[in-house]
Amino acid sequence: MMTARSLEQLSSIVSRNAAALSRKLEAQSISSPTVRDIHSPNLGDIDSTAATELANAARELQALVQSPGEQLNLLAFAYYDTISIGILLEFNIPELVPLEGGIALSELAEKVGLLEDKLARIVRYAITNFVFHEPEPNYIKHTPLSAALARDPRFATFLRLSMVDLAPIAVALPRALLKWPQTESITECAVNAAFDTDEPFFAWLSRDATRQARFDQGLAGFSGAVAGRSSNVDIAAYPWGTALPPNALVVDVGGGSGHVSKALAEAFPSFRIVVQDRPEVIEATREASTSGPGNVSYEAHNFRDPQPVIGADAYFLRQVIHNLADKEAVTILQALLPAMKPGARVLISEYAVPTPADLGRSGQLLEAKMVREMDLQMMALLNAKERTRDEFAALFAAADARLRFNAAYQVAEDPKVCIFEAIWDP
Ligand SMILES: C[S@@+](CC[C@H](N)C(=O)[O-])C[C@H]1O[C@@H](n2cnc3c(N)ncnc32)[C@H](O)[C@@H]1O
Repeated sequence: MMTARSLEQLSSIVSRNAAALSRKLEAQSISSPTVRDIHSPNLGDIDSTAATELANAARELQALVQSPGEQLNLLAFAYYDTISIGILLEFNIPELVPLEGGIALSELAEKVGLLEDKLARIVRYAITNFVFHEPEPNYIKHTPLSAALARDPRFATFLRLSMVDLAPIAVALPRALLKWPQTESITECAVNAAFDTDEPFFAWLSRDATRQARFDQGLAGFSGAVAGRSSNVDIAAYPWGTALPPNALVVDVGGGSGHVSKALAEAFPSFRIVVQDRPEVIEATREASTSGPGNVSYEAHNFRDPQPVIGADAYFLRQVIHNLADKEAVTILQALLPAMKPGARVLISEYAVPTPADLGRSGQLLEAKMVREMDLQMMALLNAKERTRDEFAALFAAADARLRFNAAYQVAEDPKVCIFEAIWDP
């Protein structure tokens, strides 16, 4: 369990790490940033350990000093944190505010076609979360958070998907649990309760081409530089160049728009990579990608059917297994086995759920929260889950005793992401 720290311990962690960050800023002649400064580097890039420890301690400090009533009231309305940003994105507001200078609320209201009073109230709510600021009455300017929404449209698409398309599903989770308390069925999820549909999430998603496109682009955006988990982490975490031969054949099963495969193909031009996904995703990807590395090809394949690419060096499943309940995950792994040659790898790239022992280490609370958010998302969309390292090992063992769990690979820059490697050892 996480150890609870006293007021004195927490404040000293905050001041110690703040001092360490200040010293590093000074050494690099960077002036100390504020939450309004859109041109300074992230403090996490200056010293990630100090920034992480400080953020975790500050969060615990807030929980310690605020009354339960104050905290629960903030939590009770936290959906407006989500919804306010969703509205900003729905109306392209971050892009309409110039990065340099700013804009009068009246001019912005005219551009977006909303009543100025409503727009001002929505923006002023977002300001309480450091998204925009109002340096003078009725005039708004960017902060680092609002600027990130404007600077990275793919990340903004991911957030828009999450905050507008998927939020109603999250809200229906209590209803779904009351209706189907004991289920693991893929058609008895919050998505089914929210939209009164009998279809599984991915079928429901593809009923609407715009929604499907937003999902595919959003996932690529989630893997971008400022977002949740960078594709670079997948490239850096696994020893692709030494574990696999120079001309390795890699299959990206459920690879979506192929954004990770493209990054892998660029890093290893002698690899051949096949991206597999549902026919509608592959078709949309082929239409959208006019250019891209020549060593990536695309193939429609249902991952429940036997794997058609025989004898690949690695079968890579990124953010695929977390979409599946245990029984289904085992079936999908088993569908790979007839195609595998001895020594071939199954590589599963997912968040690793921290164990209670991990949570005892300081600096884990915010990270655990992110993993747990994704875990509840999987429950709501697909009755699926995020897993611990031991749970992944158990999935490999349940698929086949000859699928030997070999190692788990992580990088310090994003320790919540893990590549779990199993080797086919018949
Ligand atoms: C969460 S996404 C992950 C995409 C990509 N690997 C990534 O990390 O961004 C899961 C992917 O599995 C695909 N998928 C779902 N059901 C599938 C099936 N039966 N056969 C093949 N792919 C499927 C979805 O279309 C989606 O692209």
